[in-house]
Amino acid sequence: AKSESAPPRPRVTILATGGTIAGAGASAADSATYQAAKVPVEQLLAGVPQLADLAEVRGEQVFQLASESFGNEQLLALGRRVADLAENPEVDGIVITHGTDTLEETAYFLTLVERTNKPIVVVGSMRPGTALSADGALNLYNAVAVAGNPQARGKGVLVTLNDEIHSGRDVAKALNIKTEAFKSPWGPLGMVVEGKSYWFRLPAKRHTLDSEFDIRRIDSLPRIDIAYAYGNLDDTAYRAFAQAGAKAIVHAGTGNGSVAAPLVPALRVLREEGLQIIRSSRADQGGFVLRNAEQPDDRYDWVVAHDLNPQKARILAMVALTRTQDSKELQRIFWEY
Ligand SMILES: NC(=O)CC[C@H](N)C(=O)O
Repeated sequence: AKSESAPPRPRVTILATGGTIAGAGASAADSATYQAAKVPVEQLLAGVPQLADLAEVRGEQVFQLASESFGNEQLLALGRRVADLAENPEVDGIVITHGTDTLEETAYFLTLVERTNKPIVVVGSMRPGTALSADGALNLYNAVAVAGNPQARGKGVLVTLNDEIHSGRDVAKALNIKTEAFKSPWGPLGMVVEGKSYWFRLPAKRHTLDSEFDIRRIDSLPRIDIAYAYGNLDDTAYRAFAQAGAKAIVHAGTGNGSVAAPLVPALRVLREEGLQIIRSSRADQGGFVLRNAEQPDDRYDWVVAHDLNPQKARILAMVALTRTQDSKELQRIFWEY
């Protein structure tokens, strides 16, 4: 018998929500044609026995969904479950398996509302587990490695795919089909290779323990819609969203979040009626919208999303509007998170 016992393994809980990482195709050649959200969490974990070398893992099936079907109820339910686990002294880290389509929205939501410095890692895959060169098993292995690593504490919600560690705030699905689908405009935070993490950057924006938001204080999220800008645009979608009860509209604007001249009067009226107007950019991977550039935001009382893409701007605005209706406060929040 060994005289020394092995060091205790970190305890990592895996919350499974569906996606391609839980997908199954008819044949191994089906890398893009398959059904997402099929494989239960126990089977996912059993498929990667090497997880036991990294951590004491346990799995929980939270949903079984393709992530494009996530609604605000799912965000709130998942957020509350993560908070329960974060408060549990027997949990050292949390991994969330997730479809990749809206993974960036969930990761940003959690980074805003989870008041913990325990590692929270969101992970997905681009190919189902049944495919040749499936990427899910290694992505999951890397996610558990990061979630069990004390160095991952206090860095906000993280995302691991393709051997990279990204900030959940920055990362977005920039490509489909390809396994290098996730990009951060300001670069990844690090790499995870063979279960070892290598860090190069830290997030500069407020998150988790340093956030003023708390999932425990959020009962519901307001309706916020995104209107996509293009040539020949009119105000139909904006008015319809307002009619449907939107509290804010994120304008996914061209370039610097520019607004077509014929649309400006309609957006000014909507603002006067109480909706927040948030200018973002449809330029993915580097949209950067500044106040009073392109449009006089001070005069119109509009808000700019700065570097957040439209879908992340929607998440931040939903969370912010649970605390304030003041456009100046909303703008402050957009600078700080
Ligand atoms: N690669 C994926 O995970 C995409 C599958 C599915 N559309 C989802 O987001 O859940």
